[in-house]
Amino acid sequence: MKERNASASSAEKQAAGIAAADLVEDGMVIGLGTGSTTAFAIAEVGRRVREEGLDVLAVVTSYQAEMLAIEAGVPLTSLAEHPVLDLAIDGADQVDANLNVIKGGGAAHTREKVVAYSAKRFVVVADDSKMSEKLNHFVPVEVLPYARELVKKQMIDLEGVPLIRMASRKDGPVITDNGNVIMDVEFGTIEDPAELYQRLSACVGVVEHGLFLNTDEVYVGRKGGAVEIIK
Ligand SMILES: O=C(CO)[C@H](O)[C@H](O)COP(=O)(O)O
Repeated sequence: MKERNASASSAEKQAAGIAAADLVEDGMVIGLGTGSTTAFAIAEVGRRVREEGLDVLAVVTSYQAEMLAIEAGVPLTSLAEHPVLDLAIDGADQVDANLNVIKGGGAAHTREKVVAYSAKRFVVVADDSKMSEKLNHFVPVEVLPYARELVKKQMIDLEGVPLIRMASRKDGPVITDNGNVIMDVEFGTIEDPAELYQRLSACVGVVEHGLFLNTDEVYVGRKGGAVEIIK
């Protein structure tokens, strides 16, 4: 199973995050994702609010995003008040050649998916280590704890290899912002992301999985600081 990529250059992530933050316009209501790449976008939106008087409201996808947005001075709102977002910016664990995306490395993909699918435009920010011809990263699956054995069986029936994600600075499993556990499921190379998407969505006890098929653009931070926009 692939580990979370901690070695990717933060300069590439920063370049992608800052470029995507430039898409935010006065009067927009935006979604702010989770992770180290999106953190740069949140910081840049905050800088624009403070220094340029940018008029924006944001919906966050996690406690992490909330803390960063408050620290950066980005005014917050909720999906209950603003159910349609102009733009959502979020990171990715892997992106394939057709812009299918796997998310959930930060265990936040359930709220991230709600926000992404509430947005008119969903922009992914990533360093170039995330780009792959085909998806072959494990798929994070948020699971109702009560249903974990049933979900494990359904994952094996789908020819996946499920592993409950364990916490590193707490004994026991990672508990999500929604009070659930995460199963990281290895499927090898995913030849048909749309089919797997439907099959995972149909599993009883699955709260949400990390396949996202609605990405409009990817801002890729390349070595040397250039940002490539892939549509
Ligand atoms: O899906 C996510 C959190 O659930 C993140 O966006 C994804 O893991 C990418 O993180 P990073 O930008 O730190 O590499």
